[in-house]
Amino acid sequence: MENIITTKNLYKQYSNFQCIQSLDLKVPHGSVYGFLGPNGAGKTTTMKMILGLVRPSSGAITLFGKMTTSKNRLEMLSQIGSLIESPSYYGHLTGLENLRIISTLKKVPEKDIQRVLSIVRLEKQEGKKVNEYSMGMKQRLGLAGALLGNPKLLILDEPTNGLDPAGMQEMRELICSLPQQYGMTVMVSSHLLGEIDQIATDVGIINHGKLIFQGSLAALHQKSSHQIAIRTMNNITASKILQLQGLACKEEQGYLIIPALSDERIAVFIQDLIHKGIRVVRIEERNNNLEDIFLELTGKAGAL
Ligand SMILES: Nc1ncnc2c1ncn2[C@@H]1O[C@H](COP(=O)(O)OP(=O)(O)OP(=O)(O)O)[C@@H](O)[C@H]1O
Repeated sequence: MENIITTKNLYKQYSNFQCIQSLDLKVPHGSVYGFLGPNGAGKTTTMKMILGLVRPSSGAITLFGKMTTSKNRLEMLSQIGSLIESPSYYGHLTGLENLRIISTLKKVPEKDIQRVLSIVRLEKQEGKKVNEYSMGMKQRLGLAGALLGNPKLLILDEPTNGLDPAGMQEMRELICSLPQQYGMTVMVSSHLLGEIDQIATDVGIINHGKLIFQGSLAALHQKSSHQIAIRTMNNITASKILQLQGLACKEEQGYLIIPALSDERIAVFIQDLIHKGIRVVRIEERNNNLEDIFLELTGKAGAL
């Protein structure tokens, strides 16, 4: 089975608001699939549709190679762990007691509790009341609950929301370890480009309910346009010389930015600058980061 989740022509309409349109997702087996999009793009709604918590207006959802129907949904859900919005827990009970309740609901043997506590590194705090947990510990407890029963697929909605930088890093490391160590596929949503860049193997970018990119993280990076940054002792004259050569060039923080060209053409331009008495002090190659790529894809600044 190549894809763990496939959606075909998925739509969700809320009264007169088209929330999700023509969504064709492909979440590869063993991937960490980063589902990226600005607030309100439709990430939570999509995840809820996959989990059977929201009914699609139309379209099909295939999980583990089987089309979901009302008959097989429960069986499929038993193989999925999820953390949608903030985890729910009983604050006056301990972490262990909370996990006991989930294990009973999921019909998972109690011995699995120690395994998941150790994965999320909460063994030492299992006897503490959840009201006394930090935000990061609560989030890890939520993940532990999702991991009970060793699901094949984990669906996590913005799992680092509200965490401090150390908590975020810990959660990211945990997520990255799951496919390698436990053979899981993880679909994780975020509005943080840098976060997806750090953890995902595959990416789906959604904006206004439509998928605007889907593929490997490497393929996304390949979309990045390279640029050459040149710093000289006289950028004003240098920019005129480059423009006379027909080269589009803009100045940014003391550097002249030109499109990436072949080494040969760059060498010719630099030689020309030097011949005309311009002292060149820096030449650097620059890649657009994911934020630039997102802006290129959506054509919108400040979208995330
Ligand atoms: N039950 C509902 N009824 C009407 N509109 C809804 C409902 N649920 C979500 N929406 C709308 O659908 C759009 C997408 O919401 P959704 O929560 O899926 O986005 P999101 O990408 O998860 O955003 P966020 O990062 O803010 O959680 C929003 O405009 C939201 O207001």
